[in-house]
Amino acid sequence: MASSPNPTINIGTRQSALAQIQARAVEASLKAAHPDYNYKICPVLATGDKDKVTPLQQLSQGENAKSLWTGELETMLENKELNLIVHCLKDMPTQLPDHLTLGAILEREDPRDALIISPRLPKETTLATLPPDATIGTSSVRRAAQLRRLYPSFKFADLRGNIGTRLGKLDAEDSPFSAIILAAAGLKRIGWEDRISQYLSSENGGMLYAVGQGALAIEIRKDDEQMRHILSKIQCERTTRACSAERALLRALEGGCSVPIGVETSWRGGTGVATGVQPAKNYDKDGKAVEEEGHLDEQDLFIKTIVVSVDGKESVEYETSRNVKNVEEAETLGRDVADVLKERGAAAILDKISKEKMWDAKKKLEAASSVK
Ligand SMILES: NCc1[nH]cc(CCC(=O)O)c1CC(=O)O
Repeated sequence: MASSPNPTINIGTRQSALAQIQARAVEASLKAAHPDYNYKICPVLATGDKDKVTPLQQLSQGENAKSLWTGELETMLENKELNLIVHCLKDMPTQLPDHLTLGAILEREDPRDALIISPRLPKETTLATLPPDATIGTSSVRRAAQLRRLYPSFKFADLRGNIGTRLGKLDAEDSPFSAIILAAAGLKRIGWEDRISQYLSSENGGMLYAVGQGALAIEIRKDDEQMRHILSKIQCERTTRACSAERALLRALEGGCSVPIGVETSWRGGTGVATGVQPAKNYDKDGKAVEEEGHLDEQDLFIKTIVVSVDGKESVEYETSRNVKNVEEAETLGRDVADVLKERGAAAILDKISKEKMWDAKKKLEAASSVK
């Protein structure tokens, strides 16, 4: 690639509107950092996007569990048809295929979950003011479990599809949903931030977000030193360390995306909370948020965590902070947090979930063989 005058970097992405917006944002940062290359965005249809009927939890069981959203793209990356893939970090398994790796994690958008209210209810409605028997649309075990814990009377119904589809189902006249939960990051990137009625966080009840939520990640071939070097200019050190801690925690708890674990990470030094991971907590005279400067190595990484049983009846919480100077230290923090959580009861909660999953899989097998 280096020898040709205008080499082209092929950027792989899923086909959804949001995925393509994200790919274009990465292309723009790369263009700014490396104007001498040509860039081409290559949208690819993923298995998970083709099948919109099977409940996610079932789709994500078994052998192909981890390649549902990324399988086709990863094959193309391995075949060198692509130079990199843009992903939502949240969608990436903690174990990647042998020859592939994360080449960069980019600056995090707002990582919080957001409450979107049905147009039949007042826009100012919050979790606390929803009718007690409200039906919430979400296919996320993590979101449902945390909400069941906080609001045991809510009902939950599966809601799949890309952001536009989900909002369409919420807004439909015969919609069963009073509200849905979406990641604020996706809504902001696609320009529908105005639909957000409430941001959910540890500050209003204790809804924590998914590991890696709000951050974009770039997957490359492990041996592609040149791409690693190119990406080093657009990565975000703060986000990389925070998300490395989160992912090490998830890996240690041995979870896929279906484990009800929530996290909240932030950097704190001298005077306040730094951005890049969480919205700034410092404001100037005009009420504008100010980023705290200061050297990253002198700040502490704060991490709040919760593991919840699927029915929301049992939960374990833990928070701590530590000075984290690099990715290795971040991963150690994540693993240490996992140990504490396990000791305090998360192991029992997770055991029960995996036993139930095995039971479900067994029943499905039996049902399938009795049909034949
Ligand atoms: N599971 C789908 C998914 N993967 C990443 C995001 C949001 C954007 C992000 O986290 O960067 C979403 C949608 C959602 O959870 O509302």
